[in-house]
Amino acid sequence: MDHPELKGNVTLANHPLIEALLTDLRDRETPALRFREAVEALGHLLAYEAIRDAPLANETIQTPLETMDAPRMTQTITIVPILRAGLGLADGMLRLLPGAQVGHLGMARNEETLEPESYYEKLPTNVADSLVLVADPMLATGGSAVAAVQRLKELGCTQLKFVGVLAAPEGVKTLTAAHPDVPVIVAGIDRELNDNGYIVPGLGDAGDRYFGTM
Ligand SMILES: O=P(O)(O)OC[C@H]1O[C@H](OP(=O)(O)OP(=O)(O)O)[C@H](O)[C@@H]1O
Ligand SMILES: O=c1cc[nH]c(=O)[nH]1
Ligand SMILES: [Mg+2]
Repeated sequence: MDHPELKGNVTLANHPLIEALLTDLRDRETPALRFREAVEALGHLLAYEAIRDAPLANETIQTPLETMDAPRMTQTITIVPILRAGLGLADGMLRLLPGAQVGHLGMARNEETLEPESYYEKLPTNVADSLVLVADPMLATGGSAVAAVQRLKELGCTQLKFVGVLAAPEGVKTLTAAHPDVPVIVAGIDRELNDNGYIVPGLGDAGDRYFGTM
C-alpha cells in the first residue's frame, strides 16, 4: 500500500518479524499473554530501528588476543512511555537498551473530545541532555504524542524520536506538522480513524488489551 505520509522524518519499519508480530496484535483471537509478548518484541525491534544513527566513540579495549580500538555507544538514552499502553513497548525497548533511563508521562484521551489529559509526570533530571525515545503503541489523532513531545521540549529536550506500533494517517500528519524535527518510527500505518477516534482496521484499544481491562 502507498503511504503518502511516508516522507521526511517518518520511517515505516518493515521486516517479516515486525509484520507477523503486528498481525498477532491485530487478531482479536490473540490471547492477552501473546498480545503482551508481541508488544514487547516490537519494542525490541523498533528500538533497533530508532537508534540506527546513534553516535559511537572508539575506546581502547583488550581482546583475548590483542589491543584494539572498538566502538561503544556513548549517548544517554531516555525511554519515555506514555501511560498506560506505552509501558509494554518501553519494556521491550529496555531489553535492547538496558543502560537507558526511563521517564513516565501519564496521559489519558478524553473519550468524548479525544483530547489528551495529563495525569502523571516523572522524568530523569538530566532528560534534556539525552536522546529521548517517546514510546506509545498507538498514534491515532496524534494529540497524545504532540502533547508529550511539547512537554519534553518545554523541559529542554532537543533530541527526540517517537516510537510507535500503529498509526493513522491523521496522527502522522498532525505529529509531523507540529514537530517536524522529531523522527517518527512506526511498524504500520492504517487506513483511517473511525468516528470514535479508533485506528481502522487497527488492533483495538492497546492499553485495554495489554492490561486486560476490557
Ligand atoms: O493519538 P491519540 O488520539 O491521542 O490516541 C492515542 C492514545 O490513546 C491511547 O491511550 P489511552 O488514552 O486510551 O490511554 P491508555 O493507554 O491508558 O489506555 C494510546 O495508547 C495513545 O496514548
Ligand atoms: O485505535 C486506537 C486509538 C487510540 N488508542 C488505542 O488504543 N487504539
Ligand atoms: Mg486505552
